[in-house]
Amino acid sequence: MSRRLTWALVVLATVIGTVVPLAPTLYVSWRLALSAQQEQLDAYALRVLDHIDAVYANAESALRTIAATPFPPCSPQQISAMLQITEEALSVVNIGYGAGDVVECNSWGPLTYRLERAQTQVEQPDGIGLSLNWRPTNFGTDRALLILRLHGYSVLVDQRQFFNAWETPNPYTISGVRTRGGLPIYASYRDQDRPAPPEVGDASVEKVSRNWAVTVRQPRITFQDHLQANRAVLLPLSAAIALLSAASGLLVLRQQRSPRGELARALKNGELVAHYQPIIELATGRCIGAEALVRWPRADGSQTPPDMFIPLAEETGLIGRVTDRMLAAVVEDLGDLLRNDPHAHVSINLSAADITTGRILPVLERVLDGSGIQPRQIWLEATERSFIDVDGARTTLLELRRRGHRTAIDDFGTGYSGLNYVQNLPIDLLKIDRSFITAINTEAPTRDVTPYIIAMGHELKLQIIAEGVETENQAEYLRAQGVSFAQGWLYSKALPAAAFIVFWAARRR
Ligand SMILES: Nc1nc2c(ncn2[C@@H]2O[C@H](COP(=O)(O)O[C@H]3[C@@H](O)[C@H](n4cnc5c(=O)[nH]c(N)nc54)O[C@@H]3COP(=O)(O)O)[C@@H](O)[C@H]2O)c(=O)[nH]1
Repeated sequence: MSRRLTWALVVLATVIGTVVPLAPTLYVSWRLALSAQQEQLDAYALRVLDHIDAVYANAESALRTIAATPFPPCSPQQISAMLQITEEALSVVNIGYGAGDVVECNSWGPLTYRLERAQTQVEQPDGIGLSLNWRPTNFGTDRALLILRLHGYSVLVDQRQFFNAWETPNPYTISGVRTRGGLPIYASYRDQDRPAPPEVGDASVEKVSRNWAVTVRQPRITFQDHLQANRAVLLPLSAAIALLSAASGLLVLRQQRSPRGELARALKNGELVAHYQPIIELATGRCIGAEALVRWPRADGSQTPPDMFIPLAEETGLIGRVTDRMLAAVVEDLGDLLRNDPHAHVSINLSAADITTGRILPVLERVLDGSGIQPRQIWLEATERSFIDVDGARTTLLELRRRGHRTAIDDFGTGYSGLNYVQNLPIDLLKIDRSFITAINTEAPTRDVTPYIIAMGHELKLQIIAEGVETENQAEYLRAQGVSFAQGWLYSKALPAAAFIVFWAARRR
């Protein structure tokens, strides 16, 4: 992978790794902020309504008090009581009296000019009549007054009190105060005091009490506002997540580029292929089958030798997947050949884990089931290391034999197996390691071991395969010693499937 591509992947992983966890978190926290805003607005509307009710209750109490006094209307005692109540009741700006259409006196004394009484707009069930937004023509003010009326008495309330913002700075707006019947009141007649109705996108709440309804509003928190408000937390958080994503991206890349990562990827992508080394019957020279040997061709045309990656696969637990891949390759590559010739076979190398755990048994069953290939056509080779756990190995070997597979000890002579050891295992074939074949007819110190190993195989009634046969001389020797089969460069190197099929056709005649 090129450096540029590597870095592009790291950047992509960083962006995705940052955005994916951050975006939903931000969205959820924004939704939470919106519901918190709605709750605060709700609480604020209730406080405003409480305040309005208190202002009104104060005026109502003043009205009922003056209406209940025993003095004759507009008498000096009555006017004095009106003044006293006006001064004591916080909401009340004046109290008047008029039995007919005009006001006869108020808290300041008898009226010397003609003042018409305001029309009652709301008759309440409790007997109190209301006039809203009254603007006295001769008061020289733009204020709007609320008048509460009972038995000729009128209590005047400055409507601004309904809108008093007693908490400053106040982030909310009172966008309407109405009677329960829906008639609006104004803070004053100044334009800027006109209540602003809620706009599209505003958060707003309406609360209703016995006499009044109030609406409060506030521009709804936008996603952008939310980001802006939380940037002190968000920036370091995003940086931390981005760093973490970048680090994990690099880690993943490094793991993928590790030898184990590369092998795992090759297995996943089906890059490992099988080549087939012919196995020859020494007596006739006919090809009786092949050993499947794994090959890992690389993109640059080179091959990674099995000696390099098989030990790695064994150490890292990938060897089972290599075995499975080989088995699948045999069925794909040589399925027709095996179905057409029931005497042909292919040998597969098993790992120690395949044998001792018995893992290979269900795999073989699954792969061969319905394939038309007989179990006796699949030979299984395992090195002496696989038989260290004798009991586990014996159980697996017995089951393989029961199904009809043939089993071989591979690289025989290089391990520690003695005669006793081998004779106690249900094995069919013994495969002599190449080093003992190379020693034939040479001065090598191991040259004397070769006839001993062959004799041992005969003694155990095992068929013998010689591997690494490179010369006619070696073949002649092995034939004379009664060795059944041979494989080696004398006959052929391991071949791709198509080439092996050609070799097979020529060597079966
Ligand atoms: N568990 C698995 N092990 C496997 C698998 N495929 C291979 N292997 C093991 O890897 C080791 C190296 O294998 P390879 O490089 O394929 O070498 C094999 C032959 O090519 C080589 N050979 C065969 N004839 C000759 C010869 O005449 N001269 C010569 N110099 N080399 C020759 O020997 C190897 C065969 O080994 P063996 O299995 O012992 O018969 C090797 O240990 C393989 O076992 C796999 O799929 N699974």
